Amino acid sequence: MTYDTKPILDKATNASSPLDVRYTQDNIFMRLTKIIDSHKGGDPKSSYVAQLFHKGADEILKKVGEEAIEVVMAAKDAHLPHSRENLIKEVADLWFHSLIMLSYYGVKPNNVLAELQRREGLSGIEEKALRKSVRATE
Ligand SMILES: N=c1c2ncn([C@@H]3O[C@H](COP(=O)(O)OP(=O)(O)OP(=O)(O)O)[C@@H](O)[C@H]3O)c2ncn1[C@@H]1O[C@H](COP(=O)(O)O)[C@@H](O)[C@H]1O
Repeated sequence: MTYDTKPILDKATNASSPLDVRYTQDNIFMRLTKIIDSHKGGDPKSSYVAQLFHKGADEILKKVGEEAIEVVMAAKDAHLPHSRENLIKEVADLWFHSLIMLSYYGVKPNNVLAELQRREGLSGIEEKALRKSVRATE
């Protein structure tokens, strides 16, 4: 992964980070998304991406589901010798197919990265408690 994940505000200095991932247009997710977008209407015989878009949403979603299961299976074996490489490859497959799904629905990967960045520093326990208190006041 080549993009930077520094927080929007550096907590120690309170200064904005110039490497904010939302403004980094050349990360691998964005580059791959550009390729995916340019292949979606292409020839299914010569492009895997075009093939999936040609088959439609159900096939794209099916692939994401299959890849997620393959990640779980690879993770279960990741403690075995030489199996970490397989886990890395399966996660790459899942991320790649997730990018295809996001492209299908018109969502940019940077929107997802920005959401993760927005959550940075907010404990999951704290966030859940906040959700409950908002629900109680509704
Ligand atoms: N990163 C990938 C990538 N990762 C995985 N795959 C393909 O995803 C497919 C499905 O993976 P599986 O593990 O499920 O393999 P499989 O069992 O053979 O698949 P199925 O027969 O079940 O469909 C395989 O054909 C892989 O080659 C990818 N195909 C393309 N890319 C990137 O997408 C770009 C555009 O690809 P094309 O549109 O094919 O030119 C390429 O330049 C690459 O950068």
